[in-house]
Amino acid sequence: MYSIKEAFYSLQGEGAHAGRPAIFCRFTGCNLWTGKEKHRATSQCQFCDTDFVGTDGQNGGKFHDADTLIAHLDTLWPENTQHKYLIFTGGEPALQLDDELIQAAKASSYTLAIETNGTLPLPVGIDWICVSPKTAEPLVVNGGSELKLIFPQQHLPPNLFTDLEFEHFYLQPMDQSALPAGQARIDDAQAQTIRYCLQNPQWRLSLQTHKMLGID
Ligand SMILES: C[S@@+](CC[C@H](N)C(=O)[O-])C[C@H]1O[C@@H](n2cnc3c(N)ncnc32)[C@H](O)[C@@H]1O
Ligand SMILES: Nc1nc2[nH]cc(C(=O)O)c2c(=O)[nH]1
Ligand code: SF4
Ligand SMILES: [Mg+2]
Repeated sequence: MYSIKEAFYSLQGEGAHAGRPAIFCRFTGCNLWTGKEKHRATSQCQFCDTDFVGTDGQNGGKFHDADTLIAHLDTLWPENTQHKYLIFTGGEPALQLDDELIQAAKASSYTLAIETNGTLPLPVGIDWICVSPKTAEPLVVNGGSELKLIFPQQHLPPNLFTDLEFEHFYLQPMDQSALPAGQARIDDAQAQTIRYCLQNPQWRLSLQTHKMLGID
């Protein structure tokens, strides 16, 4: 059984594949936050910009098996076109993504990507692995396609990650616009991120372009 908060067809907004048409499959649930505002301030990840609770989003639901879920997602892809790209996100997709779902997606000709916090092991067969660290504990997924660090994060300086086996290193400014009124904020995350990249050119800037465009 797979629990899906929402699924939609849009452009990847972030990282090296920004601008690429993709189906997003957002799994319910995360191991670093319950998703409830009352737990945010005491959770391991406190700045999340996403609602991943329940199955009530667009095209969300519970799906009994992998073929049923992939058939459902496939209805979102434009008919008679190729370059099929499917991004597993969440919540934390590694809590639910398994070999069966990978195989079913591959059988439907998808190239597969994941957005993960890197704290849980991944099944094999994912074509593009984006890890976005949230804790200073050693990553379980310590290599992949892109490391996309939200910046700045207390206790998580970028140099903790520069020796890991990733092809691309991105810093993405922390969006604090949806945080509850009481929560402490970091001053001008975007300016700090620009400055850090300029001073440390191993790192490139990733912007959440979908938010600027007003698309999903
Ligand atoms: C909602 S998370 C879901 C996937 C996975 N749990 C993770 O954290 O990577 C998707 C992406 O959004 C990023 N993100 C979450 N909250 C953000 C924020 N407030 N500002 C910028 N990026 C954010 C995450 O770091 C991750 O790269
Ligand atoms: N357009 C768009 N790009 C994204 N890249 C990562 C996202 C995510 O929430 O995982 C996301 C998202 O929610 N929308
Ligand atoms: S790990 Fe990802 S999904 Fe979980 S709370 Fe943090 S940003 Fe949100
Ligand atoms: Mg998002």
